Amino acid sequence: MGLLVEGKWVDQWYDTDKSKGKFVRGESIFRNWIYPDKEYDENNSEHFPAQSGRYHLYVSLACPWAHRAIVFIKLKQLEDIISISCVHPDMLENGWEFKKDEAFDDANVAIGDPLHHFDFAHQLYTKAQPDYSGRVTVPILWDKEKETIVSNESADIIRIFNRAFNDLTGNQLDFYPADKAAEIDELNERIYHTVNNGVYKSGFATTQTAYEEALVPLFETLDFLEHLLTQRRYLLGEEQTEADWRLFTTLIRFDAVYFGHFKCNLKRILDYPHINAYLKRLHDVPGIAETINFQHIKRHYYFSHKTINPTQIVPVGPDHLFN
Ligand SMILES: N[C@@H](CCC(=O)N[C@@H](CS)C(=O)NCC(=O)O)C(=O)O
Repeated sequence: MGLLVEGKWVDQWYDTDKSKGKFVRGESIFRNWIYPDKEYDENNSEHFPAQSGRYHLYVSLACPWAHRAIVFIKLKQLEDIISISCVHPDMLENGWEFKKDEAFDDANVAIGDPLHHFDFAHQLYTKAQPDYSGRVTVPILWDKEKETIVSNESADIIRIFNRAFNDLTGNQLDFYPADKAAEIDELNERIYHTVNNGVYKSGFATTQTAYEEALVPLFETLDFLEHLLTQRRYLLGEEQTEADWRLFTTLIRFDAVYFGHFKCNLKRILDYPHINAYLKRLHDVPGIAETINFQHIKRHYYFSHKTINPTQIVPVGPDHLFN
């Protein structure tokens, strides 16, 4: 685990000394946007045009943020438009690596960098910006033409996928409809801070207080969602929206990893009947089950975070996971 400092890789764990033991997530810095052809402005250098075959998505199959982008590739039928590859699940002294390893072959997404044959994801960041300083995170949406990173922010990438390529795919499904945008944003905000990032704040806390300050609101939100889902099939009502899929990728990892490894252990998702049924409903959407790789998920967290799990033993259970 490390980061780039002015283009040089430095091996270093998260620094929580200045924040009273709290994990503070950095902001993503590549925040450019892809527009459908008719809206593309070639004079604005931060814009990119929606074109088939032009973009590549680098993911980790372990990572919940990257998983959001993979889900949207499926939901929006972008497989033939955007190519995809993944990193090895182990994230150690070199950060994310493209190391080939048959033991971790996935049926759908190959490990590697087919574009540059780089060994490390940090080489993509320095190719895009030679003096880049900051963490090297996935997902990374790469432009093959300008040889740069369009975006490394999953929240933006899924909104790009939601509409930019509609004319090319014919898929008009809208997971962020204008009339529900305010409600989606409001739910996203709570769920991001207390659940999506809440599990990390709990797991990476280095003081008892910081841990408990993350754990309490996490379970308050899960209790709130359990109640909400007694009346609704999805978070906003009868239709799936972006808010469901942003939550899904955290929920699917919860009992396998966050409950144990991140000490989010007041309850399992299995103990919330309505959330669990909702999770199964999302899991059963065609194409979604094949985006989930519990081997990568469990190995990544338990093997990579040596400060939390020094033996690097990967637990065998639980035995109630969906696939
Ligand atoms: N805000 C980013 C966060 C992405 C992120 O933190 N990804 C993790 C993997 S789960 C990562 O690559 N971490 C590497 C690091 O922090 O050094 C997003 O949503 O895309």
